Amino acid sequence: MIQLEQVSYSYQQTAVLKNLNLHETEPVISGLWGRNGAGKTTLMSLIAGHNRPASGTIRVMGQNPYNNLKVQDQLCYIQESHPLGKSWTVRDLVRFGQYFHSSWDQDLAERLIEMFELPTKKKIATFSKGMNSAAQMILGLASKADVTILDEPTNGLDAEKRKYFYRALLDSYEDHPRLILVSSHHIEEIQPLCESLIVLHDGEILIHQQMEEIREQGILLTGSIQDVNEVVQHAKVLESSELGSTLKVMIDAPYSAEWKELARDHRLSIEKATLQDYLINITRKSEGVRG
Ligand SMILES: Nc1ncnc2c1ncn2[C@@H]1O[C@H](COP(=O)(O)OP(=O)(O)OP(=O)(O)O)[C@@H](O)[C@H]1O
Repeated sequence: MIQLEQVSYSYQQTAVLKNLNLHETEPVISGLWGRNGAGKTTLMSLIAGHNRPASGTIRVMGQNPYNNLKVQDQLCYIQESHPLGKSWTVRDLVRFGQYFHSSWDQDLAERLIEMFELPTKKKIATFSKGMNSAAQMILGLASKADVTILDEPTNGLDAEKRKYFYRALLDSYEDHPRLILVSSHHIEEIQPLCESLIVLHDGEILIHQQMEEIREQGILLTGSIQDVNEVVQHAKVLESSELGSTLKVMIDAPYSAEWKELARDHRLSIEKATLQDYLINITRKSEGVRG
């Protein structure tokens, strides 16, 4: 569905993506996570054909997406601030979607308009941030494009509307499985939706793994300084903090039966680190990058 080989991209002289390889051959909802400035939007815009890589090749549904209208029917890219016409209403947006996407799902578009309580006659330019995101999401989901790219789709949505969006995304995917690449800083919220996770760091793909595997990574161990140090001597410590005679560490290891047993044998308390804390730690600039 998408295939990137040795893709590099720079703004002026600054390299943002470096020899990046990425293959998705089956329908999947894939999360894209990275710190601010990691290159997520740049990567998405390259896949969507809005920019051309400095080197390397990109294929979307077997074709080069750059300036390629033939690919656009099978591709829907919703940017963080999608450039919609200034005088557009939701009805204009729906007409645009119908015109550009042959698999457009009008019933779904109508259901989403109702679900997000969007006024259909008001100009989208006058919408609040959350309403604007909801309008864009209608385009993203109802297009049913084989390759759907959503950049921070929940920006500005309140907690209840974000839940609606996650439900709508899953329903739409189950109804029509396709590649949905969704970037978000709300990793804890999107992780139940995503089958795989891509982590961008320093212009490279640090992780591209099944979500069920990656969400098991990262353990917090707490106990006496001596006991903790003894247990983690061969492990990769991502973070540590001391309070009096107590030491708490995060290690880069799976939350497994073996670690639970080891912790119990050494009188340590053990808990699973949140995925967000784990990702923050492995993407620290100076340390902690996985080999
Ligand atoms: N038009 C541009 N001109 C120059 N540099 C740019 C431009 N767009 C992005 N960059 C730089 O490229 C890098 C990657 O930016 P990008 O927007 O792709 O990151 P991101 O992961 O989407 O970030 P965020 O999470 O903050 O949205 C950043 O260092 C950014 O400053």
